[in-house]
Amino acid sequence: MDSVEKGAATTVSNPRGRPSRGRPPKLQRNSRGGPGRSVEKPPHLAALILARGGSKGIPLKNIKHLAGVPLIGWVLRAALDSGVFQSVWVSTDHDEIENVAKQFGAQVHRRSSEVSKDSSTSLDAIVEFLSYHNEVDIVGNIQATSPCLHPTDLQKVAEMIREEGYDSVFSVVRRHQFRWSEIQKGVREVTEPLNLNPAKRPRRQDWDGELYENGSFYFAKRHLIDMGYLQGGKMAYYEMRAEHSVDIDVDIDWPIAEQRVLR
Ligand SMILES: CC(=O)N[C@H]1[C@H]([C@H](O)[C@H](O)CO)O[C@](O)(C(=O)O)C[C@@H]1O
Repeated sequence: MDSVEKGAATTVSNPRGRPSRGRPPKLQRNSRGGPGRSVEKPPHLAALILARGGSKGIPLKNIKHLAGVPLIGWVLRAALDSGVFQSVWVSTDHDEIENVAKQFGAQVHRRSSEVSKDSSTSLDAIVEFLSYHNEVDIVGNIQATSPCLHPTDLQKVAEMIREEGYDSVFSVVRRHQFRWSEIQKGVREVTEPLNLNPAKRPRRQDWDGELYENGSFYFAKRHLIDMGYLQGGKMAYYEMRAEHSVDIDVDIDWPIAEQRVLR
């Protein structure tokens, strides 16, 4: 059940339409050529994995071996195997991560210390990357912490952006979890159900559940990123299977991720 669902939103104007200088991707479909017709270059879609050296929690997490492969290697393989990217990049401030990225066939953007702080956001690092790479029209920010990503997921997302006209697409997972309001420490407060009626608790099969970002990827066109958004414009989500939605955050996630990638 590899379901893909999309939610459309408002369209953002002013796409840039800048010329692209990249190599054509292996799997891209060319625009229709023919006598008297000029063949337009497809927009340049770049995969970008952000992997700074000073990751919190697990030291040098991005190149720690997961089932025998450095963590960034799993998503780099998926990105390269998908064949939909004109370029595949790792943005890093660390020599060892740079070496591993190159061994896996990625290009490396040496990011500045300005966007490599604990307080730096993904958007900061993506904006910096784009400022050095005028040729890139669309960024697919793939997070190394979700190593179960499949090339087919990336192919479907590339199609949504290139052929269905979405400005941004991000990955989600469906969960059936009942949520309750938090009671602050020291505050006498009664909790409230946030997404259920306790008098009529739905069974899983009678409830569609809710969509959560699973942190696997965020694709966005340059004009959106220029405006400070990774999600916006004509926007859609891409639903991933629960078993592929691993998000390594803390140490205890590591063995779970290891089992999942080997399945
Ligand atoms: C694109 C983006 O914002 N990525 C951010 C992710 C996602 O918010 C999370 O993976 C969603 O599940 O969270 C972090 O890893 C985190 O909080 O440590 C920071 C990172 O910059």
